[in-house]
Amino acid sequence: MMTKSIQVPLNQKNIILIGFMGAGKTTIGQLLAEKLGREFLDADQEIERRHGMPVTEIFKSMGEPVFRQMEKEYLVELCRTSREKVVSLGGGSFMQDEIRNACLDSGIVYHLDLDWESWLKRFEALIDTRPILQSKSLEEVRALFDSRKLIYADNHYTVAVDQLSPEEIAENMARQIREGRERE
Ligand SMILES: Nc1ncnc2c1ncn2[C@@H]1O[C@H](COP(=O)(O)OP(=O)(O)OP(=O)(O)O)[C@@H](O)[C@H]1O
Ligand SMILES: O=C(O)C1=C[C@@H](O)[C@@H](O)[C@H](O)C1
Ligand SMILES: [Mg+2]
Repeated sequence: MMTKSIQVPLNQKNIILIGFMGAGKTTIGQLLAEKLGREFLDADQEIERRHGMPVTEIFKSMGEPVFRQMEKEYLVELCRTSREKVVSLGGGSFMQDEIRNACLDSGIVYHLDLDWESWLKRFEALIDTRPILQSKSLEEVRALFDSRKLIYADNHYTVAVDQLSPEEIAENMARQIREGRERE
């Protein structure tokens, strides 16, 4: 099915953060929204609020396909109706064509990119709250990391997040966005 292109003026576009689990989308998105004076929305947190349970519980009691459907409904509608927000996606959101197309079409998409070695240092902090990691061997997680990187490559800007703190990354992004606005 052909989806209609969403025409949004550049300065009203949502800033959308994508990237692998633990890249820092939620942490950096929150900081960036504060710096830009924009409202912050996090896909996982909004789904948890709407459905009254943590993502891990949704996976356990209803299964991943139900979660993916919730994710799609929430994000496609958000792209259609919301403006001037900072939006952090879940790590798997961008794998769905409809979500990816809606985000690229209506928003400015930033890929928070980190290498495998840096990501491994965060693994322990993630495992309890990321059901996708719980059922996989490290080799399988690595394969997922590599395959998803190819999909995240479809973005407007890539930001390396290996070497800097969330505060520094958010500050750099905010500066770039403000400078871009001045040139418009
Ligand atoms: N630049 C950074 N340097 C060091 N630690 C970081 C950095 N960014 C995030 N973290 C830490 O990594 C963990 C995961 O961060 P966060 O929850 O923001 O990731 P996420 O991309 O939103 O993940 P998910 O896709 O699962 O929602 C947190 O403990 C956070 O404090
Ligand atoms: O990478 C993923 O597939 C996921 C990442 C998290 O943000 C959550 O959306 C959920 O745990 C699935
Ligand atoms: Mg997150």
